[in-house]
Formats: sequence, structure tokens, C-alpha cells
Amino acid sequence: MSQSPALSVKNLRKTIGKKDIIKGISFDLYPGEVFGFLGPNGAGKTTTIRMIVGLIKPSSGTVLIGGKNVQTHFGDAMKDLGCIVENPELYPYLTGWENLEHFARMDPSIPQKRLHEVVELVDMGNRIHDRVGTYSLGMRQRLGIAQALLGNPKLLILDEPTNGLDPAGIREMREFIRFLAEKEKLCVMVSSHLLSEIQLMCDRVAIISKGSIIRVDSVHALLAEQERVVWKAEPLEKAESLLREVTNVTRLQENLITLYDENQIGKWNRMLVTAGVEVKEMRTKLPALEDLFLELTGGEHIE
Ligand SMILES: Nc1ncnc2c1ncn2[C@@H]1O[C@H](COP(=O)(O)OP(=O)(O)OP(=O)(O)O)[C@@H](O)[C@H]1O
Repeated sequence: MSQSPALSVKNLRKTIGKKDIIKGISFDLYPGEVFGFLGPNGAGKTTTIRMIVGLIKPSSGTVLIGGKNVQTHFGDAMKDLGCIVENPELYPYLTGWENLEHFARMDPSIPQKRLHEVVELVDMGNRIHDRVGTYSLGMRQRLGIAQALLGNPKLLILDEPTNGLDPAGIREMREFIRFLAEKEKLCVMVSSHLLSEIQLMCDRVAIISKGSIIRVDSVHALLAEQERVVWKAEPLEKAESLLREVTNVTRLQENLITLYDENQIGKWNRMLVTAGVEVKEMRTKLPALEDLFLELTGGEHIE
């Protein structure tokens, strides 16, 4: 892509105590795209997002927002960012409008007319003067996004934005996020542990597992059916340890291994058989993204 990235994450690492929580991840996001950050619970999504928005310090690596380094030029980098990482901080006894006024006062560069613009964007005109305490969770989320948009950011980051919403609320949120990317040319990064949600809402997706990014691709490409080779290997631990250095091999279920690179299969097969591992080969056709995710979640469908 010829545009410069709205967000660039380079070799980001986080170690807490002796634990490598994020193991050197890299990806770039571009204006006008909805980028999904998909991974099972505990994969490292929130930790990554906290580093991106400057809430915690990376052990190493860099984050650039609109080309500005979050660690060295925090104020400049934050100008291009709007985010909801934990639940949006809203005052229930104030109206939606009063909440926005409160947040706008903290940044004198926000003109009064921007409040009207964001209210229109999130389509809350008829309820904005009601108290937030009377809002549904979906409306609170919208108001949170309105607040995040006050500073006119180019990048919006939402951590699990549909958590807790009912099906209608989820659909609305999805359509709203697409609207922001398509009509407002915002770059939106959304994290989720739900494959179906990412599939419906995103242009590209990064899949994170145990602190590493295992694939970044367009949803379209990830959805294309691909034939995979699956091995049933006995003993599995021995096969896994022999294949540890080989990328694109993933444990699928109890005793299955999937392989992506067809060209190398003969070589690995010989290596395993020579070491005394019994290998049975099967072929399977699964939608690629679903396949990957099934592997990550240990073969369980998460819905
Ligand atoms: N301060 C901390 N100290 C020790 N371990 C931590 C700390 N913060 C996170 N972790 C661990 O790092 C891993 C990644 O956590 P993280 O919250 O980033 O995952 P996640 O993908 O956002 O999952 P979830 O959707 O469940 O929040 C987990 O195993 C978690 O227990």
C-alpha cells in the first residue's frame, strides 16, 4: 500500500517478571480499514493494545501512530488516537451531552461545533440530553465512541467493542464501525475473541496466539478454502518437538498436526519417520480462517 500507515507496530515485546507475554509482534494499519485483532482469551490482545495507547511501557520495540513515536513523542502521537480500552468512563448522573462537554473541556483545541458533529456521527441526537444512567449498554458504547472521536483522531482502537451487547446491538455496532472506516476514512482496530465478528466486520485481521502473531492477512484471503494436510502423529510430543523449529505447523486437536507448506512435507515426513514417529496423513478442506482458529482454540468452536 502506498499510503503511510495510521499505526505501525514494530517488534513489540512485553515481559512481566520472567513471563514473555508479547513476543515481538509487528503489523501496520492503514487509513480507511477495519483491522481485526483476533485471538483466544489470554492471547495478549489487551496487553498489546495497552502498549499501543501508552498505558504500559513495552519491554522493547516501537509503536508509531501517524508516524509519531508513542514512547518519545507521546503528546503528538495521542493527537491522532481515539480509544476505548476499558469500559468508557462516563458519568451516569450527567446527560450524554454534559459528558461530552466535560471531556471536551479537557482539550481546549476541541471547538463546540465538534460536539454536534460527533453526536450526529453516532446518531444519538434524540437521546443525547437524557441521563447516561438511563442508556442501554449499546448507547453507552456509542457515547464512548463519540467521546473518543472528539479530538478528530485518524485511528480508533476498540477493545472488544461488542462485549455484552445483544444481537441487535452487535449488528448496529458492526455497521457503525464500518461506516466510520468507509465514510469517515478512519482506521479502526478492533480486538475480539470471536471469529464470526471479525469475519463480518473487518478488512484485514491479525491472529495472535500466546503472544505471537501467527498470521496477518485480508479476511477475504483467510476465508478462501485451502486444502490442508493433517498428520496424525504418534507419539505426538516427539513429533512436536522435532517440528518445533518449523513454522506453519500447528497442533490441531489432541493428536493431530496441520501443515501449511506442501513443498516441505516430504522432508518433514522423512525426518519424523527416521526418528521413530508413526505418521498417518490425511487431507482436509476447511475454510482457512476457521481452520486456524480451531487450532488456536484447541478444536473448540467459540461462538
Ligand atoms: N500484569 C501482569 N502480570 C502477569 N501476567 C500478566 C499481566 N498482564 C497480563 N498477563 C498475562 O498475559 C497474558 C495475556 O493477557 P491479555 O489480557 O493481554 O490477553 P487477552 O488476549 O486480552 O485476553 P482477554 O480477552 O482474556 O483479556 C495472559 O496470560 C495474562 O494472564
